[in-house]
Amino acid sequence: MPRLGLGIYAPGEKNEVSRAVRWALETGYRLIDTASVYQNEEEVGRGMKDSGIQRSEVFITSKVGNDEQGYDQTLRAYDQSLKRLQTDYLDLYLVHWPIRDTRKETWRALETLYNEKRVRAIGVSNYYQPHLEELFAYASVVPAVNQFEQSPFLYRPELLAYCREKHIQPEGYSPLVRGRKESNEVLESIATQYEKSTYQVLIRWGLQQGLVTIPKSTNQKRIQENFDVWDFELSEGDMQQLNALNADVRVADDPMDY
Ligand SMILES: NC(=O)C1=CN([C@@H]2O[C@H](COP(=O)(O)OP(=O)(O)OC[C@H]3O[C@@H](n4cnc5c(N)ncnc54)[C@H](OP(=O)(O)O)[C@@H]3O)[C@@H](O)[C@H]2O)C=CC1
Ligand SMILES: O=C1CO[C@H](CO)[C@@H](O)[C@@H]1O
Repeated sequence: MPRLGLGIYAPGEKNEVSRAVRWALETGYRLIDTASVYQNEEEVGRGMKDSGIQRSEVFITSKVGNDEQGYDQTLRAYDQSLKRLQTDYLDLYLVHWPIRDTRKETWRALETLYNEKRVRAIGVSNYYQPHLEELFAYASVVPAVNQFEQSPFLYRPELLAYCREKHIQPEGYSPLVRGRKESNEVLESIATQYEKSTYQVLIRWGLQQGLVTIPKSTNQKRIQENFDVWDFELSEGDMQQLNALNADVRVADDPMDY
């Protein structure tokens, strides 16, 4: 699985997403993160076609929406996502949120898709330890990935360690805190030191935490900037300074409310 991808939750104007996906693929991104609830799978599919890059070169993730959960509903939702994306398989299909009444049957449907080799990998999103422990009591397939919100401002070392122990790849969403922390002093001083932007430092922090990281942008320059993070490495001391910024700042819901 690529370590850095394009997140594409972008409730914007027409063609914004297809253009961004094409720019990202031209820049070198090979992972696109979408979801049925983002209502942009058709544009993602179109952006991929427009790029001319072969389907087999790209890692596509989508997610079962909360309203699509349940065994039969999930199987149907998967087919609908494939159709919108103009593809016959996904690289990764995730349970978007752990909805209490339906998460077990939803997981069973993902296992069916996986066992029938209709999807390359299955995983979860917004699962904290209690959700994962519950899942382990009934799952026959270990989730390949757990996607949850991660940034220095919402640092979850115990969950990262738990995922590693269970051989689940952690994937961090909203790595840029949606731009809400760009003028943090510590972040700015580290960025100046490496002659990088605060956004590039946040992406690098995620990569160095061992996360798959999926910053969102629909702007060509920023898509390129967010991918230009392979020529520097944050020191151990700088990583620790960033870890210390943790203040439970979230942009999405708290999974413990589910
Ligand atoms: N599983 C889940 O429940 C969730 C999954 N996600 C996934 O994670 C992805 C990323 O998270 P998201 O919440 O979108 O937010 P991000 O933390 O990635 O921030 C995106 C925002 O930052 C701006 N931005 C991006 N790059 C730069 C830059 N270099 N300089 C300045 N501003 C920049 C973007 O604007 P612009 O586009 O104009 O550049 C946008 O407003 C989502 O798109 C989605 O795929 C997100 C939330 C929940
Ligand atoms: O994927 C998502 C995009 O962001 C939303 C919040 O703004 C989340 O609720 C959702 O899970």
